Amino acid sequence: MRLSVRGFSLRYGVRVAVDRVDLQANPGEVLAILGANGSGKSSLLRGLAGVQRHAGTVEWSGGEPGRVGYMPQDTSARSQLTAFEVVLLGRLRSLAFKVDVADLKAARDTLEEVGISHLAERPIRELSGGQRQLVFLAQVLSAGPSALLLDEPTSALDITHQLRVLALLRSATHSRRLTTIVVLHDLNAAARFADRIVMMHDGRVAGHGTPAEALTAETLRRCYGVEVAVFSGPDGAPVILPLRPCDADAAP
Ligand SMILES: Nc1ncnc2c1ncn2[C@@H]1O[C@H](COP(=O)(O)OP(=O)(O)OP(=O)(O)O)[C@@H](O)[C@H]1O
Repeated sequence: MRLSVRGFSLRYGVRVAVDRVDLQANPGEVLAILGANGSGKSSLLRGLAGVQRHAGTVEWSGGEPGRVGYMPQDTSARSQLTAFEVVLLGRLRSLAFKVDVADLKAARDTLEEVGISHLAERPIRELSGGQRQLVFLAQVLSAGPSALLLDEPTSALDITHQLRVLALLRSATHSRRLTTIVVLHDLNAAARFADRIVMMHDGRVAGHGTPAEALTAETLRRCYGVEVAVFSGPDGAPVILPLRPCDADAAP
């Protein structure tokens, strides 16, 4: 599904969190949303997912709107459900849900794909933060979405799981022609795994383009207030080395 967003604004009372954002996301493409804390990334994603009221137009074309999978930032869970049951819930399409063999298989396959089959029978409330994050990612994927809206899906993961999950998202996006929008804080991960980047600053789009176009020292200084060095990595993607906050008194 192609996503076209025009004049998107979102406010909490008088506080403007997202201010007249335009963006496009295409099937087969990972779009990373980056920006400093409070720049409006989660608010934008919540609006796109339809869980927060907003102004402006959000158009999904070329697919069923019901096929948009949303994973919020907060994956805390107090339920007694097992990881398998949580993933199976991703298959729920109506209140008259009947579990059939295809649903069970899809849930099992997704647990395997995400590398957490060994957690299947564990109650979700007893899992670690990173394990829970993987379970909720599997829940979203098990639904067979055409589009993914993922809010910091790797924030609690160790480096191995970060690499695995981002590689999985990238390959699934390309091979299944998903439209994937992912909020990330890790600039280097975004540089390697995203096809395009939108940089948010104070609720607005402050830069966009390929990783090399969007992740310039100038844009990062403006958006994060930090001096960085930008190198070219082994696979050609930019590598960002944060040096010091712009307001630091003296360089170390
Ligand atoms: N429920 C809320 N009520 C009032 N203001 C809110 C609410 N949620 C977010 N905000 C404000 O909206 C702005 C954008 O917040 P948002 O959570 O979208 O930022 P973010 O870029 O996702 O930040 P982070 O990187 O810290 O997750 C911030 O100024 C924040 O304080």
